[in-house]
Amino acid sequence: MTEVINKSLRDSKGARWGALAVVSFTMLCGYYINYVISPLKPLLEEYMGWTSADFGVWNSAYGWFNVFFLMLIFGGIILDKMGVRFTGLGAALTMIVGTALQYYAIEFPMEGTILGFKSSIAIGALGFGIFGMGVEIAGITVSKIIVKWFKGKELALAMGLEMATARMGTALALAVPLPMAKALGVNGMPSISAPIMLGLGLLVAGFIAFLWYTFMDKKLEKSEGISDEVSEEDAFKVSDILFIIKNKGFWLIALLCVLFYSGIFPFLYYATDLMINKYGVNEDFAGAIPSLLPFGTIILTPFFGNLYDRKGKGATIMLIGSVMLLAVHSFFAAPILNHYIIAIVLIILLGVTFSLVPSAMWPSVPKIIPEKQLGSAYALIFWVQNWGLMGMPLLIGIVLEKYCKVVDDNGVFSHYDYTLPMVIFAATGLLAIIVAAALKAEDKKKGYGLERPNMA
Ligand SMILES: NCCCC[C@H](NC(=O)[C@@H](N)CCCCN)C(=O)O
Repeated sequence: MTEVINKSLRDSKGARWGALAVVSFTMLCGYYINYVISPLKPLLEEYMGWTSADFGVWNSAYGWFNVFFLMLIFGGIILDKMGVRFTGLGAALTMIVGTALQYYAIEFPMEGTILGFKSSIAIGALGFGIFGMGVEIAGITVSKIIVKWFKGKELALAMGLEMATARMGTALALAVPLPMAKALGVNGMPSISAPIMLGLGLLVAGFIAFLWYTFMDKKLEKSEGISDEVSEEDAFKVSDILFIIKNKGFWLIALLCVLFYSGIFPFLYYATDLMINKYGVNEDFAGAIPSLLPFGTIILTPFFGNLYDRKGKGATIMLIGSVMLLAVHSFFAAPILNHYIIAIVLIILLGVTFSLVPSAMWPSVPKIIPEKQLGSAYALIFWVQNWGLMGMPLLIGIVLEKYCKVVDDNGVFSHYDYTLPMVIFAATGLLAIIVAAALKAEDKKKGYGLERPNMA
């Protein structure tokens, strides 16, 4: 291998933080589309005749291609084989195609059914599934990019900042669509597709940003004397997958990931509806409360990441976050304490939880898996996680539809009782605690260094 004589571009603070900013923006655009229909649930039910189960199907479609067609695993293999530039551009384009389909399904509702689903739901869900494939592959690509620029430096802080930026997209998606759809409506009919059109525009901007990143990436490799993005020695081998799946630490991280994230992301799909149905918040403001969650994480994820970089204690941070997940969802489940102030406090605490675990989990993966297998490792973790991201919204949608409808004295639907769905979310917290404790013990046994700082 060529000896690196010149200073690597990684050593320039401006270059590495600049690269981070560009790829983080692409993720922000993706995360906006991820949640854009969540606050629109009441409008979709009122004006387009959706049921909670339709909403659940649409949101669960996020994981269809990733899980059943193993697209995430292929994505990881492509990433390790073809490199970050090719994979990232492909992923950004896939997000655009999927979102265009979602827009079409909402803007031009269709009659009839496809495979037993209402046609619009089937087409839109297909679009969301294609989008989900793109945003997940973009996620593993960006993780690998961050390791490429920040290994041995401020890795956890950089990952924290990337997640914080992406969460701004989530916050926008929770706060903007409902008022926007109402403001742009005509003759009392809200424009439900307008917030999706906004997302489509954002995704095109995200694609351009990633294109810009590819030039930065080339410059980085040139500065390190690398002419080929993927060297012979680094290219993907099937044995890499076997190496990863034989590692107990890997499985504990993957399990913690699916449990923890199943208690957060799918919850966000229903959070606006929870605010309306349990806390009696006005429809126009209901999205603003859950949007506080990503806002909190914008500051706290980099804060905890920086703490991990400098002081360590990664496994402990994940355990504390899991305990908080159980506590917060248990309070949401309690059929008392229905004042909206309680909801605000709980959402803020959930924001702390949602900063603790991710800030320590993702930078811990390179401590367990070598860099050349990182693309595949992140892809496998995302794959396991996608079972939860797919299954949980569907489960909650079905549970709401079947067991949680409350009717008034005349037998007319009055509201949803969210107790049972929130008990299900609390259960993810309980299981996450068990896995986080096992990970801490495994770290002690194997010496992965999860409790040690990332920076020398
Ligand atoms: N460098 C960290 C990357 C992971 C960030 C993590 N994203 C995921 O877990 C995705 N697989 C799922 C994202 C679903 C919502 N878009 C995160 O905490 O966002």
